Amino acid sequence: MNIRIGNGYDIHRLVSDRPLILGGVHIPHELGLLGHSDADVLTHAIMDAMLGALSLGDIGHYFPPSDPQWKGADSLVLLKQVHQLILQQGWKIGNIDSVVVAERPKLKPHINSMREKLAAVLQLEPNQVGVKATTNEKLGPTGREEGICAYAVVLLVADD
Ligand SMILES: Nc1ccn([C@@H]2O[C@H](COP(=O)(O)O)[C@@H](O)[C@H]2O)c(=O)n1
Ligand SMILES: C[C@@]1(CO)OP(=O)(O)OP(=O)(O)OC[C@H]1O
Repeated sequence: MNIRIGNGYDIHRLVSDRPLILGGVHIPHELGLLGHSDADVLTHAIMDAMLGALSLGDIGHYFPPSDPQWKGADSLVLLKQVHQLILQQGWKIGNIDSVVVAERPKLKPHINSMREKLAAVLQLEPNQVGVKATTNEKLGPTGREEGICAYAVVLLVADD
């Protein structure tokens, strides 16, 4: 069996008048993430990890922020496309692990919904999709609630 590993990171600014979408789940909060797409940092980090595992570049290469086609894009739709790319190359996902860094809101009540949504798009079992949350102990841009960031690691597997 062949294995490849990739990691991804993304950060978006918190602003008013935007929805907060993480892992495809709309989370009630007075602030949301700013971006050309729906600014779903968690899904973006996971896509970059999937692409990185196969040295296929990053999401900006496939979905340029300058392209009006991706304005307001649902990141789960983009995730499905990145997954197709991985499958076409003969790989499948072994497991994903990720962490969202957010001072607020409390994400714990939403973690399982995120895992289930991501798993459904990626044709995985929820136990193959780890999503964790941490504050940044009020330190730095995430700690000051200027933004939310996410980190992801993806293991890809393929038969010989
Ligand atoms: N936005 C967040 C941040 C954290 N959690 C949960 O709280 C636990 C403690 O967080 P610390 O940053 O103080 O270590 C963490 O392990 C998460 O379970 C959360 O739900 N939402
Ligand atoms: C998916 C894209 C599409 O514009 O989303 P953005 O909201 O621009 O977010 P960013 O993580 O800055 O860059 C990735 C883009 O490709």
